[in-house]
Amino acid sequence: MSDDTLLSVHDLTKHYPITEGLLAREVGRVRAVDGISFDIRRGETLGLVGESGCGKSTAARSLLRLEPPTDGEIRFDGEIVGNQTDDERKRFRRRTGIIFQDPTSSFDPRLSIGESVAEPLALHGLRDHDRRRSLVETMLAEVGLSADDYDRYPHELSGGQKQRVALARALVSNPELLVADEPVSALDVSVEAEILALIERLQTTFGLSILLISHDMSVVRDVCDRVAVMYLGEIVERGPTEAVFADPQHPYTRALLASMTTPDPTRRGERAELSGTVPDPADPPPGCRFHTRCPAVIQPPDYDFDQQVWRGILDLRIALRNRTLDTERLRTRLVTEGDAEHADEISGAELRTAIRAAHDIPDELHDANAEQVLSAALAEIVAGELATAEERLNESFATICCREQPALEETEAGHRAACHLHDVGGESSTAESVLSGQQNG
Ligand SMILES: Nc1ncnc2c1ncn2[C@@H]1O[C@H](COP(=O)(O)OP(=O)(O)OP(=O)(O)O)[C@@H](O)[C@H]1O
Repeated sequence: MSDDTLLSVHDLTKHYPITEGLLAREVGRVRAVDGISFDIRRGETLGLVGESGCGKSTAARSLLRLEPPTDGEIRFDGEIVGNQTDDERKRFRRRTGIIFQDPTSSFDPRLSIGESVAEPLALHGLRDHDRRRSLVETMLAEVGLSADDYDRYPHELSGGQKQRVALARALVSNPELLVADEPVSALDVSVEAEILALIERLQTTFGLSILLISHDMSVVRDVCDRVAVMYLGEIVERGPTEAVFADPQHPYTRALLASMTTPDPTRRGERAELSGTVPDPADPPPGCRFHTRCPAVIQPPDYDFDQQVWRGILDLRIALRNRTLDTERLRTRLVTEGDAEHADEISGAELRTAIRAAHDIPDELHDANAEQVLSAALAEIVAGELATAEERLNESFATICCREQPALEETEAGHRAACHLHDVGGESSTAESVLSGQQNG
């Protein structure tokens, strides 16, 4: 931690217990945030980016102690946040501010704009009404509103104006850290740029450090000095924004970047880099959490697959593991599509072909040894021996991605990523060729 570090987050963890029965017995845990670490320096903006459900908002609430973390250490200006006295806690609150995605729900509709913005001042003990009013009016001017707006009510304002008021309220007590949780995602595109520019201006005026949370890589690129990419409760890549955008080292970051290549929102993701959704954080996949969706997942060493075919085989393996391979449904579908009248008339060969097709696996693999393993597993699946098939695929087609959790480590590019591609026999050329294959594919 260097001298200019304002906030230091180490191994922050937030699990929500899943309970059952009258005695609220714990039967599981939602691992919303699972051991993340980062620093924010004075005057810098760190972007926390990832798809919906990756744990970004939970991380923000936990580090501000709006809810208690399960584990980890937070230091603000060198002091541990957590075991503070009431006064210290109050001081920490005054030195930090937060704005949320939906400015409408953050206001009490019965309070005027000015009263809302003045609330933190009253809370922090400023009793002089005139002084409060004068500070609020100055703050309203700072965010591009006017003193006359003091007596207006939230329903009279547009979404963009409300976000300006939210900023005024977050900054009125002169904090050093602002957490902006999806500050523009509920706003029209035309207003988005205005609010982002305002945040940047306020950062300079007030010398703020900012944690900007967004699912949108283009927002992060425009505003942040450094970026931390979050996936399923973990940080998978972290570094200066320019470096991460120029040379992303994690397949997830590459996929997020690929989905923003077109400015037309209706065509985003057309390159289908990122299929599926974020898995359930109550039951995260073993090994690398991204392996269930990763386009660059590492192949087993003794076989030679086309990368997309390997992805399909792994999907089949995962479907067996998750018990989601529904052969009965496939049989029924074949009946509706074909000549057979009953599901039991569907031959094993037809079903095997259908399973391959459902996972984009060709009718025959070009690697004869791999084909032998797959054929045997498919025969077992058709015979209803799913556990045996799963074991066969696991043993023959083993990959480190399903087995071991990668650490967030320095890469050749000079910033950190948590991906086994960077430690395959220490050969960074392997990582480079596979990752660039993903980018070009
Ligand atoms: N109070 C809670 N109890 C149980 N699970 C929760 C709670 N709050 C959040 N979660 C779960 O934790 C995971 C992370 O949620 P979180 O809102 O932090 O993600 P996010 O990346 O900010 O996504 P979004 O942008 O959609 O809010 C989700 O699966 C969510 O359902």
